[in-house]
Amino acid sequence: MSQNPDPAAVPGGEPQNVQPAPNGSSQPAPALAIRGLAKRFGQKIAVNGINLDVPAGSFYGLVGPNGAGKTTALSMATGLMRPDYGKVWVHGVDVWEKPLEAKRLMGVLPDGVRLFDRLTGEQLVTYAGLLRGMERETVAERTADLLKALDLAADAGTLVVDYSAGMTKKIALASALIHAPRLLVLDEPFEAVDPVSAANIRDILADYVSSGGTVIVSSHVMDLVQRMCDHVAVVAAGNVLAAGTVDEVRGGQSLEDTFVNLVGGRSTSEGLSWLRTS
Ligand SMILES: Nc1ncnc2c1ncn2[C@@H]1O[C@H](COP(=O)(O)OP(=O)(O)OP(=O)(O)O)[C@@H](O)[C@H]1O
Repeated sequence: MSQNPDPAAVPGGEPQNVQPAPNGSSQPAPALAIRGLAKRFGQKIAVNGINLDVPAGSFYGLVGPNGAGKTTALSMATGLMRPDYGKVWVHGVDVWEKPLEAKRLMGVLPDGVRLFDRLTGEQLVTYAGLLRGMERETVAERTADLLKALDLAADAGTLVVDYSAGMTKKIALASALIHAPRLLVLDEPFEAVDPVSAANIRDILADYVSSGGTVIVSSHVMDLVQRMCDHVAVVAAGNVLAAGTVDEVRGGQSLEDTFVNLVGGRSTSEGLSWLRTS
């Protein structure tokens, strides 16, 4: 899966539309810069040579239909899956050439990755902090703060395997935050999370961005992205269809309408007449 395929064998070949790498100009490096990132699984092109700049200090939404390539792109951008082609920099650090340095700058909430779920919630977050080389005392303080902020203090001693889906999401988020990274990459952070916890998480993320951090969230909830994010990229079939500030991308319409216009694919339920009960 991680091998470079023969370019000639890749439908579409090596990405042609690769933008220049972010240079060492007076502009601050983007929090995340992606150039020509591509991945295929067999004949399926999951990510088709995408370019993207996520400005430092932005709250960036990544939206797209099911199977658009969001998780694959974010996995490659965060060093979890090796790209077939392309480069990624986090605050100017090449993720695949200097993975340790790049990963120090990032907190990642991956989608569907298994946690060490035979640990309690408190042990898991503590483990994440110690793995980052943090002082035990700082880890203990921050773990307590995070468990409280995410409404998990009462379940600190419960094994993660016994957590609900939403609780598991929150404990994984706490593990991503413990080392106070400069860039947070969150794949579907609100999935299965109750509305009060979601509001708490939104507040934590808004505070984090206003203090200079950068957040990238993938989400299917357009309304949430429109309210919460200042930038957005719309991805479909492995391509970036639009990217920029939320106002630029939606151009006076709701983000949902823009999304449907860009992505298309609305289908009628006519073929399901057998489902009607009367
Ligand atoms: N490990 C894999 N092996 C084979 N195909 C894969 C693999 N991972 C992803 N794909 C395929 O790549 C495409 C992109 O998948 P991906 O999970 O990145 O989409 P997504 O935008 O995150 O979707 P969703 O919104 O449903 O989570 C899909 O067609 C998917 O079937």
